[in-house]
Amino acid sequence: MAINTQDSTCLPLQEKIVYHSKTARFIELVILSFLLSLLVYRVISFKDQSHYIPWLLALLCESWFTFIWILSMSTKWNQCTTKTYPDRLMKRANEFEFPAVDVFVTTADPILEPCIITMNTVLSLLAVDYPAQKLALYLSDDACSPLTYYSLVETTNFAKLWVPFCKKYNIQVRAPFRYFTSNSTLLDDDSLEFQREWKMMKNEYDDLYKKMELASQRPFTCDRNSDFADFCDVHRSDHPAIIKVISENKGLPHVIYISREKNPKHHHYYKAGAMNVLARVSGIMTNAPLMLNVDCDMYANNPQVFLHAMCIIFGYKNDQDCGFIQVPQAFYDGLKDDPFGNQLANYYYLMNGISAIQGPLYGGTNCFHRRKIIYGLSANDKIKNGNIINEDLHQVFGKSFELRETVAQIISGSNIKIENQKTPSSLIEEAFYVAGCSYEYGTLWGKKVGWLYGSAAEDMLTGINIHGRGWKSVICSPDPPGFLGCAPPTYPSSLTQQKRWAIGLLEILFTDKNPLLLTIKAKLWFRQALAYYWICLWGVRSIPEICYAFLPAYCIITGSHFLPKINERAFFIPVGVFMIFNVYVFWECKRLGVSLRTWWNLQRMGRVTTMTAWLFGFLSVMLKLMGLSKIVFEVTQKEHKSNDSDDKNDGRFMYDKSPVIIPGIVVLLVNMIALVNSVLRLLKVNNSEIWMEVLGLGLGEMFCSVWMLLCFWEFLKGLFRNGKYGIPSLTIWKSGVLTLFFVHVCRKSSQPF
Ligand SMILES: O=c1ccn([C@@H]2O[C@H](COP(=O)(O)OP(=O)(O)O[C@H]3O[C@H](CO)[C@@H](O)[C@H](O)[C@H]3O)[C@@H](O)[C@H]2O)c(=O)[nH]1
Ligand SMILES: [Mn+2]
Repeated sequence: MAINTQDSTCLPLQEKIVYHSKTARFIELVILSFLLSLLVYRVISFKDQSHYIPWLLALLCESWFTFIWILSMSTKWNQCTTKTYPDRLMKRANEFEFPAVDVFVTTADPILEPCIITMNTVLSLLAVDYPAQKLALYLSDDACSPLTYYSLVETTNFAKLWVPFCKKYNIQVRAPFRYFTSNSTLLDDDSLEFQREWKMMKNEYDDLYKKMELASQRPFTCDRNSDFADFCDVHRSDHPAIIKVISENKGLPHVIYISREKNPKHHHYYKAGAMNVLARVSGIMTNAPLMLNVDCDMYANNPQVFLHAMCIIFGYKNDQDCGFIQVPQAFYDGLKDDPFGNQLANYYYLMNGISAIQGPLYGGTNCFHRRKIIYGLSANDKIKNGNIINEDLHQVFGKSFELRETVAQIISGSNIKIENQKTPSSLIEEAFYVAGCSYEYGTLWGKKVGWLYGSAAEDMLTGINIHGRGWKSVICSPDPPGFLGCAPPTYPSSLTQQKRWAIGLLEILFTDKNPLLLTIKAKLWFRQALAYYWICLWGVRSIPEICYAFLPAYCIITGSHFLPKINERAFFIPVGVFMIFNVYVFWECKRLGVSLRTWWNLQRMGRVTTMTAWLFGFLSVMLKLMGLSKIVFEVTQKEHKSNDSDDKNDGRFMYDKSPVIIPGIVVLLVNMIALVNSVLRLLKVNNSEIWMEVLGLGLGEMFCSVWMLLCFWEFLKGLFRNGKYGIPSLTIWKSGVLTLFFVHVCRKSSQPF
């Protein structure tokens, strides 16, 4: 895919900018030296302790924190961004030289993922600035919902008006629900023609919206003579494949609906399974060399995002340098100050850091993949058409002859021209075949090719495998952001998401795609492996964190210590780590332009999430490894806010019956009991000198308990609230029992034997 863009006289299409902040590096090193001195201090003062247990535990936890800190430092050491220049591309390249792109949208549940959101994503993608004949949009519906199919048909009809309108007036936001917001009005200096068309589009969109609303409210009635006959008597987890070409060659990209075959006897591998069906069906129908995949809520926010990606595709001489192009995840209408800490702002520097190593991690959405890489090619594979033996492909890609033909074209790089291809609808028979649930048996789908199975974070697993095969990846962050999605709108949905991530990431360490293995045996870069460890260890981090959260309470109750006393010189070490670390994180937030409140929420939710969702993630993986339970992919809820709803309770914590928050409540209660304990003890002392002494000795521990109290403040409020904003009483009871048990154990262990 090289057009004449490498000419040295030309300005580049893309620039990779690697930089670093001296201040950040300096502070990180200071924190590291504090952490190391803390460890040294622990070791040398070990023998002076009267209570070994807390000291040893603290040493272990802090060693772990230091290890994680080193991983994070290594990851952030250099920062990288990519600047792209679509204007230069447009001047130099002819539209017909652009590669074709197959666009995949996945949806799995019309309730958790309201159709109107998915359809806006579809509309934004159909309307991007890219030659329509080079695009095909595939919507995978794992719910097999007639509502989704109906919505897609209606949406495609609406797109015939919407897309020309967007292109004619160069509309910037092409997802109508974001374009027609309550504060978008016409301006006086808009031309009359525009005003007329704008009003017409708004009416048409309102109609579309109402149609979907109505359809979602009435039950589906089966009419065997209609277009919906395929949806009669189907169950979402047991039905034949349904594939419908909704539009082809109509000046729009092709629009194709797919609901892959499901059968309770066959594992369907959730999203990864859906992606593999998409890869195969699109391979048969359009076989574009590039594929973009987005979650159903990630609409294209920047109409030029494809052109930005093409700047990178054309801008690199070697495909090896851009195996895939990841556009960062960003969110629209996020709750103010990110109360649940799920808008990912805090990963900015990590992500840009990884981008400066082997390239950004594949995040599951907003990613342009090369089909040949998804088909398993390594960075240095050179394959000519003649070398490909159809029999070998059989073992890898399965029985479909047509599919193997298209695969051969892709891996030999001979399919750039798609002009003389057949229409998608003429290939539908074969598409049904490859969308069947037994197609993958005896093939390497999910093992070596396609999206890999074995982790609830199929994205990370697939991405690390690509890096392991020697490809680099590139970050593409256009302004305005390329895609915007919906961050989990409520606390329970955020917990679900965090738990699944912790599970999926940890699962990777128990596969043959473990970062260390891939560095030794394959071509994963060492520092990239460290970055993967930083993220894959999320679940494991819950264990030291929760131990550390119990330590202050344990010490106060048992009258022991895990921190240096205030009159010791070493006292300044933990104080130093604590202060500098928090100032550092705050400074990072400042540089990103987020509020003080957001900083607090992120830091607090960091503790809360680790000790709740990630802990459960960790336990789930342990149970799975012991063969005691299975992992399911729980879809996170997406919310469509209508323009006039302005819920004042947004951002308040809601609770459901899930036990995930129990460890958090226990941490809270235990630390509260400890604080009450120490206050009572102080009250009993009436000599002020001894008072100061007692206070001084346990000050560090008391401060830690107060800090935990502040971090879990929302739970404290939840204990006293009713309804959906209150923690269910059963959860409270269970936590109470565990708390008493803990306090009892503390008391026992402090009594002399
Ligand atoms: O059986 C399934 C389950 C999910 N999905 C789709 O997968 C996407 C992601 O699901 P979502 O619940 O939104 O997960 P998030 O936690 O928001 O997603 C992040 O994390 C996932 C891995 O855990 C990645 O797959 C996603 O791309 C990434 O955005 C959605 O489009 C779903 O419709 C399916 O198609 N089939
Ligand atoms: Mn999502």
